Amino acid sequence: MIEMNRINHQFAIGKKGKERVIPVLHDIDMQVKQGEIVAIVGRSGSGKSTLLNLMSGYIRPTSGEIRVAGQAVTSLSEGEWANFRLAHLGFMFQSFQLIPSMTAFENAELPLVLKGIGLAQRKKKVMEMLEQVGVAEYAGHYPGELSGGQQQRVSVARSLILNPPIVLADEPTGSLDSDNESQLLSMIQHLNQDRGTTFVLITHDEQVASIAHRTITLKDGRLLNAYATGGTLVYETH
Ligand SMILES: Nc1ncnc2c1ncn2[C@@H]1O[C@H](COP(=O)(O)OP(=O)(O)OP(=O)(O)O)[C@@H](O)[C@H]1O
Repeated sequence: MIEMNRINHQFAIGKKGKERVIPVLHDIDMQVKQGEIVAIVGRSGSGKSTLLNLMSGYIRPTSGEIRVAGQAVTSLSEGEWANFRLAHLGFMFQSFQLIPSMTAFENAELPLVLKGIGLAQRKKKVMEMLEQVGVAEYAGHYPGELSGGQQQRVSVARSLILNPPIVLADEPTGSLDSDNESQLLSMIQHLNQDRGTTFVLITHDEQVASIAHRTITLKDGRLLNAYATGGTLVYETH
């Protein structure tokens, strides 16, 4: 479903002519299969968000190839990437990333608008989705009028409204209390079992990692793969 081949990534910082190169990812070879829940763990600064941003096309690798759902995405133009994202990817973030000037309904509706879906169908889909995540009664509320857990549910509704086959999540439970965290994790497990949705989750949280079929560890920008095998971890370095 997601394939990364010999990915290297470096950032250039500083003024033009005086740039300094920061190498962040080195020789990443990895695959995520359809229907897997994969957790990416590693210390702060090890390159987890960079890896996820590469999968989502928000940044391009310095070298190497990325395939998502069979498509060599590294060669897509910005416009093609945007369409590809709408068709294949959903996103969850720690900070929810809701638009403050839009109601819960409008935030959840956004991907449908971008996809050009008509008003009647949008209304039906959004209300079904808000119902499913338990915030239908807050459809007319702005993010500032919602609790953290409610905002997260609206954000999840927006992530899932186009029924994406792959969801990329960066610390999705980072701002949630333990009740809301458990509910989100069980929703992820249900989606995975019922619809076969593939999840890649960056996390520092053991409870989140515990729902993953496989955990990938990044250390200083390199993969240190840890496969769960009946409770024992077997490490495989690249
Ligand atoms: N846009 C950028 N420009 C320059 N350096 C960057 C940029 N984004 C990330 N970095 C650097 O790349 C390294 C990896 O960052 P990244 O955010 O991928 O780590 P992370 O493992 O997700 O960390 P955390 O757990 O703290 O979120 C860090 O040293 C960071 O400073």
